Amino acid sequence: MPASNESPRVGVIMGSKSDWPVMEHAVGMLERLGVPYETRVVSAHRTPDLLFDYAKSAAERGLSVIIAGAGGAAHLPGMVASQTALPVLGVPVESKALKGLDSLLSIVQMPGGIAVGTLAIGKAGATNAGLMAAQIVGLQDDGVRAAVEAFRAEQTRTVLDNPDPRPNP
Ligand SMILES: Nc1c(C(=O)O)ncn1[C@@H]1O[C@H](COP(=O)(O)O)[C@@H](O)[C@H]1O
Repeated sequence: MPASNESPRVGVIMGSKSDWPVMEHAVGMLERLGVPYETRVVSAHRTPDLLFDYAKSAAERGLSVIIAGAGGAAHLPGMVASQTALPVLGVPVESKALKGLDSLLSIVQMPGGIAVGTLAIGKAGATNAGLMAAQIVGLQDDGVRAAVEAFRAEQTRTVLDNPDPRPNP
């Protein structure tokens, strides 16, 4: 469920329900930073008409950013980017056969002229996609920008307060 009743600013889509354990980390970050979002399974391969409708209507529905996660032949982020001028952040989901290298290369190697911002494979990439989407929304939303700054400051404090790397010093 979205973080609030406000209309969604970020669309979090993924090629399959099976991507959720990774993509929930993007959603977790958006919730933490108070960014309204929506989630949906959309597949370039399995639901091409839905993909076109979703991407073409995204801006007029009020979205500012789309996060698209997919694994294997991960065409979803690039195809979404081809149908909207909104920024698209691609998250390579780890695949069983090739451990996400296939997903990464499918997403990152876009032809010049259609941009996808590609994040790291898996959980860290999904987390950072949520963070980067919040940073983009924060360009026009002071509350979200303040939440991003507070998150970053807390992260720095946590590291500085725990300088000893040993598990049980
Ligand atoms: N890469 C894509 C696309 C797409 O790019 O449109 N649609 C589904 N998939 C991916 O197929 C993988 C296996 O999906 P299933 O687990 O449903 O078989 C998922 O990681 C999904 O993102």
